[in-house]
Amino acid sequence: MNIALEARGLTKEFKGFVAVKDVDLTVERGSIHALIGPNGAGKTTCFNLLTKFLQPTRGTIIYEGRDITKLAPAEIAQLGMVRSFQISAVFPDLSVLQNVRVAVQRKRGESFDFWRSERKLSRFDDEARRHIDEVGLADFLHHRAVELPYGRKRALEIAATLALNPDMLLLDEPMAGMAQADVERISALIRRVAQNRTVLMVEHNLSVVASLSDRITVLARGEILAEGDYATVSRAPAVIDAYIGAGYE
Ligand SMILES: Nc1ncnc2c1ncn2[C@@H]1O[C@H](COP(=O)(O)OP(=O)(O)OP(=O)(O)O)[C@@H](O)[C@H]1O
Repeated sequence: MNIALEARGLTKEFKGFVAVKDVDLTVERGSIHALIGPNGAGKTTCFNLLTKFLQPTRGTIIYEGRDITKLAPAEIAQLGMVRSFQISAVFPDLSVLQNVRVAVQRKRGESFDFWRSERKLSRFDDEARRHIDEVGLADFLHHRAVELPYGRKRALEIAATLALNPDMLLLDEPMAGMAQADVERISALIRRVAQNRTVLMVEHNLSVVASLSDRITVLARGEILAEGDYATVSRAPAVIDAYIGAGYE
């Protein structure tokens, strides 16, 4: 198998409470992989471990053959593994174009100087516009981020993330708080950006998970309950029990 990301024995304890326990996870390169589970299952903790926002108590994380267990989020971003939605700063008063341009500039290792003249910054425009086109925001180029409807704002965050040239995108609940029309638009967008990238997402919306994911890992009480495609995991008795036990219908 063509592996992008692998965790072995991943464990996180908070003062004796084991939030993630011995998780072995393999994410295939080029796939869309979802991490699901009832409330409190350990998804966010697991995601924070994989993206290096938390340090594991035990276990190893390998990205593209390289041990990243001890690296910082900025270091793994340099390696091509980028987390969206939480670190991707979108500046409310900057336009769509300006926001993505800042991200392009940042990737090229230049400092964040807002006071640079527009003329100097315009050399980043072509690349910024490509990312903006990719997420379907070409008609919103000069809108300020704060004026964008919620779903478009998320698309802007993805554009800013794409500017960092990720081979792997980690999405934390991309559909949270979205209206149905936005859910469809962002689903299509994730499918599009995943054509030549690997995607790992934590997502509560099971119909989105069903339609987008190649592979799903179900967590409950910090442990892996089941893994496979949606048809397989949704039929697994342990998964049904865990969701029903947690009050899901
Ligand atoms: N910093 C922390 N200190 C102590 N316990 C924590 C901490 N972070 C998470 N936990 C506990 O670990 C368990 C897993 O939490 P986590 O947020 O990872 O679950 P989740 O699957 O993302 O849940 P949800 O779907 O509700 O967001 C929970 O019981 C939570 O209370």
